[in-house]
Amino acid sequence: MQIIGITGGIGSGKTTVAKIFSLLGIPVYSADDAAKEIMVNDPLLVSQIRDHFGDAAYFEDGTLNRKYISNIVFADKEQLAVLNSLVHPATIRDSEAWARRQSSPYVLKEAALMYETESFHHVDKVIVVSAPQAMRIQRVMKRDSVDRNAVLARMHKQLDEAIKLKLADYIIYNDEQQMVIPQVLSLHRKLLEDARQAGKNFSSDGQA
Ligand SMILES: CC(C)(COP(=O)(O)OP(=O)(O)OC[C@H]1O[C@@H](n2cnc3c(N)ncnc32)[C@H](O)[C@@H]1O)[C@@H](O)C(=O)NCCC(=O)NCCS
Ligand SMILES: Nc1ncnc2c1ncn2[C@@H]1O[C@H](COP(=O)(O)OP(=O)(O)OP(=O)(O)O)[C@@H](O)[C@H]1O
Repeated sequence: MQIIGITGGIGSGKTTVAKIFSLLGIPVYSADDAAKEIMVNDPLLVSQIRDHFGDAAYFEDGTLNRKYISNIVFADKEQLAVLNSLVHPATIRDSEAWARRQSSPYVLKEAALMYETESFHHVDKVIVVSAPQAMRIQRVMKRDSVDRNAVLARMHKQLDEAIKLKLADYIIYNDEQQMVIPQVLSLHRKLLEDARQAGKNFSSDGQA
């Protein structure tokens, strides 16, 4: 089975695009959602986060105090590196276990930080969702009811879109000029065909 990564800068629309693949029957793993779940449910990770960021990192009911953590990590790159070094390896392990449980010609792994972390070594190909920066800022301000500076703080912790586009195997333009659904359908057909070919090669020579 092929594991296809899908990434893009904050507000590019990767979750929206991943949902279209999901409607086509493709299993989608969200690294962001999984990270949030593991940060609450994995006892080792919870104690590491408490040890480093203090008990205020969690509310009394055990849920994550995201505002508290995001105020720390998006203002200080060393603190963000610590958080990432705790959360990302656990998320990669979880996604690999998830992929082994799926039976589909290919699956999607959605991650905001595919190229910034080890994630991209664990997928076969990467789709980058692209949108102009000003549009991405407006979308996130509206979606999360936050100000421009809060969006910029996250954006500046991510790789430039231009670099992601150079590294991409496939690009989907979600710039409200080009239609997204036809781009997804055409890529879906190609990925199914690639998976079919990979399956044929596997059965004829016994190697993946
Ligand atoms: C820091 C946290 C608590 C902030 O939560 P908050 O609700 O304010 O933001 P949310 O999670 O919705 O993230 C919004 C967007 O910020 C960006 N972002 C999130 N985490 C990071 C990060 N570690 N580095 C850079 N950008 C990030 C992404 O584009 C993301 O989609 C949360 O993002 C978190 O737990 N991050 C660590 C897990 C992680 O790295 N997730 C990203 C991909 S696996
Ligand atoms: N083509 C589009 N037209 C209008 N709105 C869009 C379009 N694509 C995405 N959006 C909206 O923009 C916002 C950001 O999209 P989405 O959440 O999919 O981005 P994302 O890349 O997953 O962001 P993040 O990195 O913050 O998780 C959402 O509110 C979504 O509904």
